[in-house]
Amino acid sequence: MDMLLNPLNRRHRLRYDIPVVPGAFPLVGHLPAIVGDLPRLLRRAERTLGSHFWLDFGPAGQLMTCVDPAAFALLRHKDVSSALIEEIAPELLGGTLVAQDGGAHRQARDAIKAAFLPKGLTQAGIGDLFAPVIRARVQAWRDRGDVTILRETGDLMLKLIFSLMGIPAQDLPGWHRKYRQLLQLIVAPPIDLPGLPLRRGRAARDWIDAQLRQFVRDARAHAARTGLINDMVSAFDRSDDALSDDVLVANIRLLLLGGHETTASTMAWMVIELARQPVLWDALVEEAQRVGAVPTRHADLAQCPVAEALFRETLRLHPAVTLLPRRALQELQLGQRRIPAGTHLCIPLLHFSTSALLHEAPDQFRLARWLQRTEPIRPVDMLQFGTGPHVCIGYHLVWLELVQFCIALALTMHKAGVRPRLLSGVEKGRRYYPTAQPSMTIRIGFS
Ligand code: HEM
Repeated sequence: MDMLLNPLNRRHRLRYDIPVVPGAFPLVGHLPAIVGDLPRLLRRAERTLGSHFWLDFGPAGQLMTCVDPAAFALLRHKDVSSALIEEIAPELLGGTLVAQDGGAHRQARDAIKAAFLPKGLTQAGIGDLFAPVIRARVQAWRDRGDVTILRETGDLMLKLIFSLMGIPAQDLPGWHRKYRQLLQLIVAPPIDLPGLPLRRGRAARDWIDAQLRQFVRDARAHAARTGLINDMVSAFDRSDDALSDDVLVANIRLLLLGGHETTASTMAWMVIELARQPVLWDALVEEAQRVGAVPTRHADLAQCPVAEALFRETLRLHPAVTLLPRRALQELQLGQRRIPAGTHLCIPLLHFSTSALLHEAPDQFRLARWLQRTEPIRPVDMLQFGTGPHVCIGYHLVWLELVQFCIALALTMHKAGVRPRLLSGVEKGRRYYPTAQPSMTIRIGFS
């Protein structure tokens, strides 16, 4: 099937001497092709126009996209700003650290990051908190015999992330509803009328923020609440220039958002790959039987190299965050070109993650790339999490929860004498933007 591009827009144009990809539609630009077929769009643009080209993101405007791996280094460049993220998604990401630069970013990040490092996660007992939740969920899958995988991993991740925040189990259904309404802000048209997504999404955000504000007050009053919020509140209160509760609340909301769909998508892809490649499943079962139980501490993860390789290779082939937007604050050299100050940039993580310049046989799923390597993991090996000052805060948490999940799945299913099997096609219905995910309809059987 051909890509969703506008057949009436075939003219080749230049903007600041850089080609504009033909085929944009009025209002939505290239978004239909970006959402449905990003890898092919990027490859075609590179083949026909070279390494630098403009893509039109509809309401977010045109972003100069560079598929030269040199663009990855922009994420560390002092003259490149993240503020464009707030302009693209003001309702959801406004006032959060992912859209800030320099001192403001550092201050907010420093107050949060310790809780997400292996030591912080171990001290807060996060692995022990997650293991029973994950085990119960995969046991339910075994009993049901087949599942719609992305819906299931989405639900499981929401449960994990809420338990991380210390949200009591009886409050989960209410949170669930509000969280789904909050997500409508991603696609809401800018019309603020009763009953429309913008109004509903804002109301949900206000409800969530009010609850989080109460959590913060409880944590200060040393109420009996577990989870990472306590650690973050005390780190915030210890920071030199005390940060306002509004900043803390916006960033806790960012953690809910950042840790949910990304990990749910990766978890679903893992199950899909295990179902369609029996040798992967066999290798995982062998490892799970050897370790015998779901690991709960970071120190135990070294015992699970197959599960770790599965996590890394799944993310390499199916990165959940495909593109990162930035703005050039000064004129920059990028590959062979000068980029004017003020240019809006798009850094295509997806393209690098599957690039032949960085990986041998990039389209093949190979655990051996990770199992046989002798050198430590470099920034480019985990580029799916970004790099530089904004590199993902959740990296160690994702690693822990995905290894826990793999081992729990293998132990549970193997004990019941069943294995995952793909019950539907994989290629149709994939999405690549704003985050990437497999089709909502893919079913996995356990038999
Ligand atoms: C497979 C799962 C995940 C992927 C692929 C992923 C990917 C990313 C990427 C690419 C960035 C960089 C954004 C940028 O440079 O603009 C990022 C930032 C971030 N991630 Fe993740 N993420 C994942 C899971 C998580 C989890 C579980 C959490 C927390 C619970 C989290 C919290 C954050 C936060 C707070 C930032 C902003 C950091 C900053 O701006 O300093 N992420 N993530």
